Amino acid sequence: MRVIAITGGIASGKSAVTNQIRMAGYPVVDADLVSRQVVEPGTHTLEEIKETFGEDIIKNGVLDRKLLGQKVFGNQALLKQLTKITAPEIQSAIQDQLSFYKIKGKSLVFCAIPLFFEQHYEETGWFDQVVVVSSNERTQLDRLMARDHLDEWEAQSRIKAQLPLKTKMGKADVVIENDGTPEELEAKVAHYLKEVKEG
Ligand SMILES: CC(C)(COP(=O)(O)OP(=O)(O)OC[C@H]1O[C@@H](n2cnc3c(N)ncnc32)[C@H](O)[C@@H]1O)[C@@H](O)C(=O)NCCC(=O)NCCS
Ligand SMILES: Nc1ncnc2c1ncn2[C@@H]1O[C@H](COP(=O)(O)OP(=O)(O)OP(=O)(O)O)[C@@H](O)[C@H]1O
Repeated sequence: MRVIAITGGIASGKSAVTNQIRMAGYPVVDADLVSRQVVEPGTHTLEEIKETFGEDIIKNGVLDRKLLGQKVFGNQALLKQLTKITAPEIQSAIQDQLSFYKIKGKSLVFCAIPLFFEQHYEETGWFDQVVVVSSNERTQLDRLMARDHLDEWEAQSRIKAQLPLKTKMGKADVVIENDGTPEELEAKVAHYLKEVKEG
């Protein structure tokens, strides 16, 4: 089974790319989705977050993601504490999903992991290729502010919580630039998928 990682900066367009890949019929493991599942009510991860960040972080038994985001983005030490709790759970759930697809006999699986390089997934040996979805800094900032209703400072603090996109691009096997229209992105992804299918 070939496994291809899709990563990039926050709001660089990974979801746009993985939605199209899913529509083309390929399985996609999604680390952002997994990161929500590992903190569902009743999990020990949620308990650990409560112990670390206080009772207020849970509203009606559910993690207040907006509040936690406001606390950790812009505060390196708190972000590190959160990641220490969540990252091992996320990694192990991703491994389980990849094993599931392998048992099912899938020949090609994609895996969207925003923090691929930050969490050193390249060292796992699970991936045959790493694709980085990129956009220029201004576009990334504008799209992030618009999508998540953030002011410029909040958006910058989220961007700065990750490795610079340029560094990620330097480590990629394939870069898909997403500075143009959605239609242009769609055409690039279709072209990329054709190559992957043939190769
Ligand atoms: C802080 C939280 C609660 C904010 O939730 P929210 O719903 O607002 O954002 P969401 O989870 O959709 O993430 C949006 C984007 O933020 C970026 N991001 C998320 N976590 C982190 C992190 N620890 N460090 C840097 N960037 C991050 C990613 O690019 C991600 O795609 C949430 O992001 C979280 O629990 N993060 C820790 C888990 C994690 O490491 N997730 C990344 C999976 S690789
Ligand atoms: N080519 C494009 N033209 C215009 N808007 C776009 C384009 N690509 C993505 N967007 C928009 O930019 C925002 C960010 O895109 P998307 O959600 O795909 O990024 P992401 O990399 O998955 O983000 P995250 O890291 O937060 O999960 C979304 O609102 C999306 O609709």
